[in-house]
Amino acid sequence: MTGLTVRAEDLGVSYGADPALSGITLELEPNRIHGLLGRNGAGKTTLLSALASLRAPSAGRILIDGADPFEDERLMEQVCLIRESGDVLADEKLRTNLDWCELARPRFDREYAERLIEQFGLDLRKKPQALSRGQASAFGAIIGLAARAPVTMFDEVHLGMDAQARQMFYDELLAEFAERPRTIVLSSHLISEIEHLVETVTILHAGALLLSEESDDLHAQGATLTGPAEVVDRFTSTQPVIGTRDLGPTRQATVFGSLDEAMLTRARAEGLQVGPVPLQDLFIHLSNHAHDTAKEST
Ligand SMILES: Nc1ncnc2c1ncn2[C@@H]1O[C@H](COP(=O)(O)OP(=O)(O)OP(=O)(O)O)[C@@H](O)[C@H]1O
Repeated sequence: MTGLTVRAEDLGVSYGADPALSGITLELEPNRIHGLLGRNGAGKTTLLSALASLRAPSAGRILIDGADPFEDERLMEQVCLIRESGDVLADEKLRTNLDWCELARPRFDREYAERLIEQFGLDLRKKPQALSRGQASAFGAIIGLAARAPVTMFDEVHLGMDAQARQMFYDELLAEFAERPRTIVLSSHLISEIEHLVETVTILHAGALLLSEESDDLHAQGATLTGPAEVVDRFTSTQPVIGTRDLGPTRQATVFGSLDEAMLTRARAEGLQVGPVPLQDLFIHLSNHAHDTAKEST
């Protein structure tokens, strides 16, 4: 199985007269795990719904594997979007939901779904409406994994799941992806948890595309420096620091912008540890910057 390329060209989506997305042009390459980030209301769910053909564009177009899914029904079944609300039959038992998935989703692996249901401690005899919030999310995640759609998108699928359940989901996602690569999009506010999973990062801000880049390129846009607080402060006094964390007398500062090799060598010589930039710090910095820029221009 292989994933499909997902492309948006100058995409706009409106709710009535209110635009929720505009001018979105981006390409998500096949067989990769893509992260989709954005503040509340940035347009993530709207974008994913449009990519899954659940909401029609008001401008521009979407191409899945080079074709417009709104004109090619065959493509719709290649795309699976799992939303927080869960696209399940709420008043039918999980077992019946699996029957329905087998009919509706051409690559659905029931055996695999049942194994995951056991692993997550769910009861096949229960109905989704009788599950706790975290259990319902886990059931949605299981459907998304077992659907094995060439384009699989998870929108905040972790909501309500406890730490162990989230870890199980991440581990299973990686194992599945390694065995059956496909195009995966993960939208989440738990940035530090998905950081190591995603190969590209797309950030939406106020309905527009802020960036869509390789994770490695983003990480290269800065560094963390860790050591005694006074040494870190002295070293970073002339640098753009976008985040700090303290643990007792130890401070970690995240510096944005290019720290050249000579600076990094000097930092190490002063006893500082040099590490990669946390995606969360970059996200907060870039979103705040976009917010300030938009405010200045009004
Ligand atoms: N059904 C709807 N009717 C009208 N406006 C909507 C509807 N759904 C979303 N919107 C608006 O569209 C914009 C984008 O919402 P969307 O749900 O896509 O954001 P999001 O990035 O997924 O947010 P969150 O992280 O809070 O889930 C928001 O301004 C929101 O108010």
